Amino acid sequence: MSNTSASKPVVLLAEVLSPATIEALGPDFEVRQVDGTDRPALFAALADADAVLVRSATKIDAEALSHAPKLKVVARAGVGLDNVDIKAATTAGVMVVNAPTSNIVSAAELTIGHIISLARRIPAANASLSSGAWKRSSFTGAELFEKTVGIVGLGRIGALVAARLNAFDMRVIAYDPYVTSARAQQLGVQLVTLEELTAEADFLTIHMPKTPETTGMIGAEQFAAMKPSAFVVNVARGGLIDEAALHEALVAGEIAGAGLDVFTSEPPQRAAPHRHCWACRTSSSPRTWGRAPRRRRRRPVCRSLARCASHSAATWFRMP
Ligand SMILES: NC(=O)C1=CN([C@@H]2O[C@H](COP(=O)(O)OP(=O)(O)OC[C@H]3O[C@@H](n4cnc5c(N)ncnc54)[C@H](O)[C@@H]3O)[C@@H](O)[C@H]2O)C=CC1
Ligand SMILES: O=C(O)CCC(=O)C(=O)O
Repeated sequence: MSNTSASKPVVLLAEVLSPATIEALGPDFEVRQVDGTDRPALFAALADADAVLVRSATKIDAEALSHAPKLKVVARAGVGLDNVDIKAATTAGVMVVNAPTSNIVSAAELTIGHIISLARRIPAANASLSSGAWKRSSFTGAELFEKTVGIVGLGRIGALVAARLNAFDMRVIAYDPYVTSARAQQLGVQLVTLEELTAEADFLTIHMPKTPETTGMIGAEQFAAMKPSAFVVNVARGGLIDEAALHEALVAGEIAGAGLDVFTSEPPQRAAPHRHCWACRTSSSPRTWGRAPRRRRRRPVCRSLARCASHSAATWFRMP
Protein backbone atom coordinates (compact mmCIF):
# COMPACT_ATOMS: atom_id res chain seq x y z
CA MET A 1 0.00 0.00 0.00
CA SER A 2 1.49 3.30 -1.03
CA ASN A 3 1.16 6.50 1.04
CA THR A 4 -0.11 9.78 -0.34
CA SER A 5 2.51 12.53 -0.57
CA ALA A 6 1.05 14.36 2.46
CA SER A 7 1.33 11.36 4.76
CA LYS A 8 4.61 9.85 3.55
CA PRO A 9 7.20 9.38 6.29
CA VAL A 10 10.18 11.71 5.84
CA VAL A 11 13.58 10.07 5.25
CA LEU A 12 16.44 12.50 5.71
CA LEU A 13 19.61 11.74 3.74
CA ALA A 14 22.39 13.39 5.73
CA GLU A 15 25.22 12.30 3.43
CA VAL A 16 25.87 11.59 -0.22
CA LEU A 17 24.61 8.11 -1.16
CA SER A 18 24.56 6.35 -4.49
CA PRO A 19 21.38 6.75 -6.61
CA ALA A 20 20.92 2.94 -6.35
CA THR A 21 20.87 3.14 -2.54
CA ILE A 22 18.32 5.95 -2.65
CA GLU A 23 16.24 4.07 -5.22
CA ALA A 24 16.16 1.07 -2.87
CA LEU A 25 14.05 3.13 -0.45
CA GLY A 26 11.14 2.75 -2.85
CA PRO A 27 8.25 5.15 -3.44
CA ASP A 28 6.72 5.23 0.05
CA PHE A 29 8.91 7.96 1.56
CA GLU A 30 9.44 11.66 1.13
CA VAL A 31 13.20 11.89 0.68
CA ARG A 32 14.93 15.09 1.83
CA GLN A 33 18.63 15.95 1.82
CA VAL A 34 20.84 17.84 4.26
CA ASP A 35 24.58 18.17 4.87
CA GLY A 36 24.88 16.22 8.12
CA THR A 37 28.15 17.95 9.03
CA ASP A 38 26.32 21.31 9.14
CA ARG A 39 24.93 20.92 12.66
CA PRO A 40 22.39 23.81 12.62
CA ALA A 41 21.04 22.60 9.25
CA LEU A 42 20.93 19.01 10.50
CA PHE A 43 19.04 20.00 13.66
CA ALA A 44 16.50 21.98 11.63
CA ALA A 45 16.00 19.13 9.16
CA LEU A 46 15.63 16.53 11.93
CA ALA A 47 12.53 18.32 13.24
CA ASP A 48 10.30 16.59 10.63
CA ALA A 49 12.32 13.43 10.02
CA ASP A 50 10.92 9.94 10.65
CA ALA A 51 14.24 8.39 9.62
CA VAL A 52 17.76 9.63 9.02
CA LEU A 53 20.24 7.84 6.75
CA VAL A 54 23.92 8.53 7.48
CA ARG A 55 27.38 7.30 6.57
CA SER A 56 30.32 8.19 8.82
CA ALA A 57 30.57 11.98 8.80
CA THR A 58 27.26 12.79 10.50
CA LYS A 59 27.16 12.57 14.30
CA ILE A 60 23.83 11.40 15.63
CA ASP A 61 24.38 12.08 19.32
CA ALA A 62 22.08 13.04 22.19
CA GLU A 63 22.03 16.69 21.07
CA ALA A 64 20.99 15.75 17.52
CA LEU A 65 18.34 13.34 18.85
CA SER A 66 16.91 16.11 21.04
CA HIS A 67 16.02 17.97 17.81
CA ALA A 68 14.23 14.94 16.33
CA PRO A 69 10.85 14.48 18.05
CA LYS A 70 9.42 12.26 15.27
CA LEU A 71 12.50 10.15 14.62
CA LYS A 72 11.98 6.37 14.61
CA VAL A 73 15.17 5.08 13.03
CA VAL A 74 18.79 6.00 12.40
CA ALA A 75 20.13 3.96 9.48
CA ARG A 76 23.89 3.69 8.94
CA ALA A 77 24.76 2.92 5.31
CA GLY A 78 27.91 1.07 6.34
CA VAL A 79 29.38 -0.88 9.24
CA GLY A 80 30.80 1.31 12.03
CA LEU A 81 28.36 2.83 14.50
CA ASP A 82 30.86 5.03 16.35
CA ASN A 83 29.14 8.16 14.97
CA VAL A 84 25.77 7.12 16.46
CA ASP A 85 25.08 7.28 20.20
CA ILE A 86 23.17 3.99 20.49
CA LYS A 87 22.46 4.48 24.20
CA ALA A 88 20.96 7.94 23.64
CA ALA A 89 18.96 6.60 20.69
CA THR A 90 17.61 3.76 22.84
CA THR A 91 16.64 6.20 25.59
CA ALA A 92 14.82 8.27 22.97
CA GLY A 93 13.06 5.13 21.62
CA VAL A 94 14.87 5.39 18.27
CA MET A 95 16.04 2.23 16.48
CA VAL A 96 19.53 2.00 14.97
CA VAL A 97 20.21 -0.20 11.94
CA ASN A 98 23.33 -0.69 9.87
CA ALA A 99 24.58 -2.68 6.86
CA PRO A 100 27.09 -4.99 8.55
CA THR A 101 28.36 -6.68 5.39
CA SER A 102 27.99 -3.78 2.96
CA ASN A 103 31.68 -3.05 2.42
CA ILE A 104 33.61 -5.75 4.27
CA VAL A 105 35.08 -7.31 1.11
CA SER A 106 36.09 -3.86 -0.10
CA ALA A 107 37.76 -3.17 3.26
CA ALA A 108 39.56 -6.53 3.31
CA GLU A 109 40.84 -6.10 -0.25
CA LEU A 110 42.13 -2.60 0.46
CA THR A 111 43.93 -3.99 3.52
CA ILE A 112 45.71 -6.54 1.30
CA GLY A 113 46.53 -3.71 -1.12
CA HIS A 114 48.24 -1.70 1.62
CA ILE A 115 50.10 -4.75 2.93
CA ILE A 116 51.53 -5.55 -0.52
CA SER A 117 52.28 -1.86 -1.18
CA LEU A 118 54.27 -1.66 2.04
CA ALA A 119 56.07 -4.98 1.55
CA ARG A 120 57.17 -4.08 -1.99
CA ARG A 121 57.52 -0.31 -1.34
CA ILE A 122 55.22 0.45 -4.26
CA PRO A 123 54.27 4.04 -3.21
CA ALA A 124 57.94 5.06 -2.76
CA ALA A 125 58.94 3.31 -6.03
CA ASN A 126 56.11 5.05 -7.86
CA ALA A 127 57.15 8.45 -6.46
CA SER A 128 60.77 7.79 -7.47
CA LEU A 129 59.86 6.67 -11.00
CA SER A 130 57.47 9.61 -11.39
CA SER A 131 60.33 11.98 -10.53
CA GLY A 132 62.31 10.55 -13.48
CA ALA A 133 64.64 8.23 -11.50
CA TRP A 134 65.30 4.56 -12.38
CA LYS A 135 66.55 2.95 -9.15
CA ARG A 136 65.82 -0.75 -9.64
CA SER A 137 67.71 -2.02 -6.61
CA SER A 138 66.25 0.52 -4.14
CA PHE A 139 62.73 -0.87 -4.02
CA THR A 140 63.00 -4.65 -3.92
CA GLY A 141 61.14 -4.91 -0.59
CA ALA A 142 60.23 -8.28 0.91
CA GLU A 143 57.91 -11.20 0.17
CA LEU A 144 54.84 -11.99 2.28
CA PHE A 145 55.60 -15.73 2.00
CA GLU A 146 56.16 -17.26 5.47
CA LYS A 147 56.00 -13.85 7.19
CA THR A 148 53.73 -13.35 10.21
CA VAL A 149 50.65 -11.14 10.05
CA GLY A 150 48.97 -10.13 13.31
CA ILE A 151 45.27 -9.25 13.06
CA VAL A 152 43.86 -7.14 15.88
CA GLY A 153 40.09 -7.76 15.80
CA LEU A 154 39.09 -11.07 14.18
CA GLY A 155 35.51 -10.18 13.20
CA ARG A 156 33.99 -10.12 9.72
CA ILE A 157 36.73 -8.06 8.06
CA GLY A 158 39.55 -9.63 10.10
CA ALA A 159 38.36 -13.09 8.99
CA LEU A 160 38.31 -12.05 5.30
CA VAL A 161 41.82 -10.63 5.65
CA ALA A 162 42.98 -13.87 7.31
CA ALA A 163 41.57 -15.99 4.47
CA ARG A 164 43.31 -13.88 1.87
CA LEU A 165 46.68 -13.83 3.67
CA ASN A 166 46.57 -17.57 4.37
CA ALA A 167 46.53 -17.93 0.58
CA PHE A 168 49.89 -16.12 0.53
CA ASP A 169 51.28 -18.81 2.88
CA MET A 170 51.68 -16.33 5.70
CA ARG A 171 51.49 -17.33 9.36
CA VAL A 172 48.31 -15.65 10.63
CA ILE A 173 47.97 -14.78 14.33
CA ALA A 174 45.29 -12.65 15.96
CA TYR A 175 44.38 -10.84 19.14
CA ASP A 176 40.67 -10.71 19.89
CA PRO A 177 39.45 -11.36 23.44
CA TYR A 178 35.89 -11.97 22.19
CA VAL A 179 36.66 -14.74 19.70
CA THR A 180 36.99 -18.42 20.65
CA SER A 181 40.03 -20.54 19.78
CA ALA A 182 37.68 -22.88 17.90
CA ARG A 183 36.54 -20.05 15.65
CA ALA A 184 40.13 -18.90 15.13
CA GLN A 185 41.21 -22.45 14.31
CA GLN A 186 38.40 -22.70 11.77
CA LEU A 187 39.86 -19.58 10.10
CA GLY A 188 43.41 -20.95 10.14
CA VAL A 189 44.44 -18.38 12.73
CA GLN A 190 46.29 -18.76 16.03
CA LEU A 191 44.98 -16.57 18.88
CA VAL A 192 47.71 -14.84 20.90
CA THR A 193 47.97 -12.01 23.43
CA LEU A 194 48.47 -8.44 22.22
CA GLU A 195 52.02 -8.57 23.61
CA GLU A 196 52.82 -11.73 21.62
CA LEU A 197 51.24 -10.25 18.51
CA THR A 198 53.24 -7.01 18.64
CA ALA A 199 56.50 -8.88 19.24
CA GLU A 200 55.97 -11.45 16.48
CA ALA A 201 54.13 -9.62 13.69
CA ASP A 202 55.86 -8.55 10.49
CA PHE A 203 52.54 -6.85 9.62
CA LEU A 204 50.01 -5.70 12.22
CA THR A 205 46.57 -4.93 10.81
CA ILE A 206 43.67 -3.50 12.82
CA HIS A 207 40.00 -4.48 12.34
CA MET A 208 38.21 -3.41 15.53
CA PRO A 209 35.34 -1.00 16.08
CA LYS A 210 36.24 2.36 17.65
CA THR A 211 35.11 2.30 21.27
CA PRO A 212 36.45 3.85 24.50
CA GLU A 213 38.28 0.52 25.04
CA THR A 214 39.95 0.40 21.62
CA THR A 215 40.77 4.10 21.08
CA GLY A 216 44.55 4.57 21.12
CA MET A 217 45.07 0.85 21.73
CA ILE A 218 48.04 0.73 19.37
CA GLY A 219 50.46 3.34 20.74
CA ALA A 220 54.01 3.98 21.93
CA GLU A 221 54.22 0.78 24.02
CA GLN A 222 53.17 -1.39 21.08
CA PHE A 223 55.48 0.34 18.58
CA ALA A 224 58.44 -0.02 20.97
CA ALA A 225 57.74 -3.77 21.20
CA MET A 226 57.55 -4.30 17.42
CA LYS A 227 60.30 -5.39 15.07
CA PRO A 228 62.02 -2.45 13.32
CA SER A 229 61.17 -4.20 10.04
CA ALA A 230 57.43 -4.41 10.90
CA PHE A 231 54.55 -2.52 9.27
CA VAL A 232 51.26 -1.34 10.76
CA VAL A 233 48.03 -1.09 8.74
CA ASN A 234 44.82 0.66 9.78
CA VAL A 235 41.79 0.67 7.52
CA ALA A 236 39.36 0.48 10.46
CA ARG A 237 39.01 3.83 12.23
CA GLY A 238 41.18 6.87 12.83
CA GLY A 239 42.16 7.03 16.50
CA LEU A 240 42.63 3.28 17.05
CA ILE A 241 46.31 4.07 16.46
CA ASP A 242 47.81 6.88 18.55
CA GLU A 243 48.92 8.99 15.58
CA ALA A 244 51.47 11.09 17.50
CA ALA A 245 53.11 7.88 18.73
CA LEU A 246 53.03 6.50 15.17
CA HIS A 247 54.84 9.56 13.84
CA GLU A 248 57.47 9.21 16.56
CA ALA A 249 57.88 5.48 15.85
CA LEU A 250 58.36 6.17 12.12
CA VAL A 251 60.87 8.96 12.76
CA ALA A 252 62.78 6.85 15.30
CA GLY A 253 62.76 3.79 13.02
CA GLU A 254 60.94 1.67 15.63
CA ILE A 255 58.79 0.32 12.79
CA ALA A 256 59.37 0.25 9.04
CA GLY A 257 56.17 1.89 7.83
CA ALA A 258 52.41 2.28 7.98
CA GLY A 259 49.44 1.74 5.68
CA LEU A 260 46.59 4.09 6.53
CA ASP A 261 43.15 4.68 5.11
CA VAL A 262 41.64 6.36 8.17
CA PHE A 263 42.80 9.23 10.34
CA THR A 264 41.84 10.88 13.62
CA SER A 265 40.86 13.99 11.73
CA GLU A 266 39.99 13.62 8.07
CA PRO A 267 41.67 14.96 5.98
CA PRO A 268 44.71 14.25 8.18
CA GLN A 269 46.72 17.03 9.83
CA ARG A 270 50.43 16.33 9.94
CA ALA A 271 53.16 18.46 11.40
CA ALA A 272 55.66 19.65 8.76
CA PRO A 273 58.72 17.81 10.21
CA HIS A 274 57.01 14.49 9.66
CA ARG A 275 56.17 15.05 6.00
CA HIS A 276 59.33 13.58 4.44
CA CYS A 277 59.27 10.54 6.69
CA TRP A 278 55.55 10.11 6.04
CA ALA A 279 55.88 10.22 2.28
CA CYS A 280 58.60 7.60 2.05
CA ARG A 281 57.41 5.19 4.76
CA THR A 282 53.68 4.97 4.23
CA SER A 283 51.06 3.68 1.87
CA SER A 284 48.03 5.86 2.40
CA SER A 285 44.61 6.42 0.88
CA PRO A 286 41.85 8.96 1.59
CA ARG A 287 39.39 6.63 3.31
CA THR A 288 38.58 4.70 0.19
CA TRP A 289 38.06 1.26 1.61
CA GLY A 290 34.31 1.27 1.89
CA ARG A 291 33.94 2.84 -1.51
CA ALA A 292 34.45 0.13 -4.13
CA PRO A 293 31.00 0.02 -5.72
CA ARG A 294 28.94 -2.91 -4.50
CA ARG A 295 25.73 -1.09 -3.79
CA ARG A 296 23.61 -4.23 -3.61
CA ARG A 297 24.95 -4.83 -0.13
CA ARG A 298 23.58 -1.52 1.12
CA ARG A 299 20.04 -2.24 0.05
CA PRO A 300 19.24 -4.26 3.17
CA VAL A 301 19.79 -1.14 5.30
CA CYS A 302 17.12 0.61 3.24
CA ARG A 303 14.74 -2.31 3.79
CA SER A 304 15.47 -2.21 7.55
CA LEU A 305 14.91 1.54 7.54
CA ALA A 306 11.62 1.11 5.73
CA ARG A 307 10.43 -1.53 8.19
CA CYS A 308 11.48 0.52 11.23
CA ALA A 309 10.02 3.75 9.89
CA SER A 310 6.74 1.94 9.44
CA HIS A 311 7.02 0.39 12.95
CA SER A 312 7.46 -3.24 11.99
CA ALA A 313 10.18 -5.62 13.13
CA ALA A 314 13.73 -5.20 11.81
CA THR A 315 17.32 -5.92 12.57
CA TRP A 316 18.20 -3.24 15.07
CA PHE A 317 20.57 -2.45 17.84
CA ARG A 318 19.78 -1.50 21.42
CA MET A 319 21.89 -1.10 24.48
CA PRO A 320 20.78 -3.43 27.31
N1 LIG B 1 36.32 3.22 7.25
C1 LIG B 1 35.59 2.36 6.55
O1 LIG B 1 35.36 2.57 5.37
C2 LIG B 1 35.05 1.16 7.23
C3 LIG B 1 35.36 0.93 8.54
N2 LIG B 1 34.91 -0.18 9.19
C4 LIG B 1 35.36 -0.36 10.56
O2 LIG B 1 35.89 -1.67 10.77
C5 LIG B 1 35.39 -2.13 11.98
C6 LIG B 1 35.38 -3.64 11.97
O3 LIG B 1 34.42 -4.11 11.05
P1 LIG B 1 33.90 -5.61 11.09
O4 LIG B 1 35.03 -6.57 11.01
O5 LIG B 1 32.85 -5.70 10.06
O6 LIG B 1 33.28 -5.66 12.55
P2 LIG B 1 33.01 -6.94 13.44
O7 LIG B 1 32.12 -6.46 14.52
O8 LIG B 1 32.61 -8.09 12.61
O9 LIG B 1 34.44 -7.28 14.07
C7 LIG B 1 35.09 -6.48 15.02
C8 LIG B 1 35.96 -7.40 15.87
O10 LIG B 1 36.70 -6.58 16.77
C9 LIG B 1 36.80 -7.31 17.99
N3 LIG B 1 37.13 -6.45 19.11
C10 LIG B 1 36.32 -5.61 19.81
N4 LIG B 1 37.01 -5.04 20.82
C11 LIG B 1 38.27 -5.53 20.74
C12 LIG B 1 39.44 -5.31 21.52
N5 LIG B 1 39.45 -4.50 22.58
N6 LIG B 1 40.58 -5.97 21.18
C13 LIG B 1 40.59 -6.82 20.11
N7 LIG B 1 39.50 -7.08 19.35
C14 LIG B 1 38.35 -6.43 19.66
C15 LIG B 1 35.42 -7.96 18.14
O11 LIG B 1 35.47 -9.04 19.04
C16 LIG B 1 35.13 -8.39 16.71
O12 LIG B 1 35.55 -9.72 16.48
C17 LIG B 1 34.00 -1.47 12.11
O13 LIG B 1 33.59 -1.34 13.43
C18 LIG B 1 34.21 -0.13 11.48
O14 LIG B 1 34.56 0.84 12.41
C19 LIG B 1 34.14 -1.11 8.56
C20 LIG B 1 33.79 -0.97 7.24
C21 LIG B 1 34.22 0.18 6.46
O1 LIG C 1 30.70 5.14 5.10
C1 LIG C 1 31.87 5.41 4.84
O2 LIG C 1 32.29 6.55 4.66
C2 LIG C 1 32.87 4.31 4.75
C3 LIG C 1 32.40 3.04 5.38
C4 LIG C 1 32.53 3.01 6.87
O3 LIG C 1 33.14 3.83 7.48
C5 LIG C 1 31.90 1.88 7.56
O4 LIG C 1 31.20 1.10 6.90
O5 LIG C 1 32.07 1.76 8.80
